[in-house]
Amino acid sequence: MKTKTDLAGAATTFAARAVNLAQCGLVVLDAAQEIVLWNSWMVPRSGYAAARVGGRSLFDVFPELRGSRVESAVLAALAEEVATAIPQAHGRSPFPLREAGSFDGARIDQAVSVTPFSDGAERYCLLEIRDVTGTVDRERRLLDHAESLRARSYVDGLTGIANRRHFDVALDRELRRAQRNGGALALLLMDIDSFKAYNDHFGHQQGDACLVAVARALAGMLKRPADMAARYGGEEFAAILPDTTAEQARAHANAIRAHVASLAIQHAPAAVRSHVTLSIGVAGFDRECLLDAASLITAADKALYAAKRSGRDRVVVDGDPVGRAQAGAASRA
Ligand SMILES: Nc1nc2c(ncn2[C@@H]2O[C@H](COP(=O)(O)OP(=O)(O)OP(=O)(O)O)[C@@H](O)[C@H]2O)c(=O)[nH]1
Repeated sequence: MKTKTDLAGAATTFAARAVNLAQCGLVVLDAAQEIVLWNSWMVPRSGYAAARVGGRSLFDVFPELRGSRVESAVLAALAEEVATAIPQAHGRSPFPLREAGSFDGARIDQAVSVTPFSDGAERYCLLEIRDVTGTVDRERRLLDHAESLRARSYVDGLTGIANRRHFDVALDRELRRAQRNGGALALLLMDIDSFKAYNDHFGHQQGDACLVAVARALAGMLKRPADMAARYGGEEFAAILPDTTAEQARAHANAIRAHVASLAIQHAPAAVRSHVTLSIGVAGFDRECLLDAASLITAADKALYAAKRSGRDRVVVDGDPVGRAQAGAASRA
């Protein structure tokens, strides 16, 4: 076994000078897990000079390593001559090492490898400890960036509510859930009435502001966590209402229609009303015929078209006779 004197003496050799220039921590343990080499890189990061740790067990110097992956790797190297690489996991770094000169700073992120070797009859293992803080930071930033891109790809850039892609995913998911549980599900398609006239009169920019106001009003009307408001296209919006029958959705759609009307956003002179209004088509999931997303959307779209054709500013539920839709609208007008 090497002694403290050996450690100091080794530093004068050519090889030891190279070891002390290495840009990573190099520690050699003998068969008794005692430290026989501790290079210069380790000193400022651990706060221990080579002379203080030479001849001591690594696990007495760093008791927290007991029971860790490093201890298992050291045992495997010394007992079975097995080499182990311990990459930086997302958890805590094994060695209490900090930036050189910073005693209370954050631990540096570490990748550790443990390699067995022999010198005559003596068995040793070499621990290499690399500072991978830069790589880990870069990886974290990339992950954050990817996450924010992913989140943005589901949000409509103008209104901030869910976009069409998000709507498609959510409708699929909710339909499958309704099919599985035998539950209800309603879809609302909403279109701002005479929006071309609004744009022509007030300009595209104010048109955008109107879309934002309507989107906010719509989102504010959906109270259940599983409800979803989405911008379906240009001036068209959609709402997915899980656990809601078509009749319940009719009442909800009328409340949305009334709420948007109550915003009293001035409309263009050429529009049906003096304020901005919505036409809404409603369809409910039905395991007989409206069992997939495409047929549910088509049914809601047909109902929306019927609402437009019968005068706008109204709600039509799939299957309504148009006369009933008109009567409903007349009673609200
Ligand atoms: N400002 C603005 N306008 C949009 C946007 N997307 C679509 N539009 C406009 O919305 C208008 C839709 O017009 P139409 O499809 O003719 O329908 P409409 O005038 O609303 O008439 P009805 O739907 O029949 O009541 C078009 O003028 C589009 O340019 C947008 O992002 N911003």
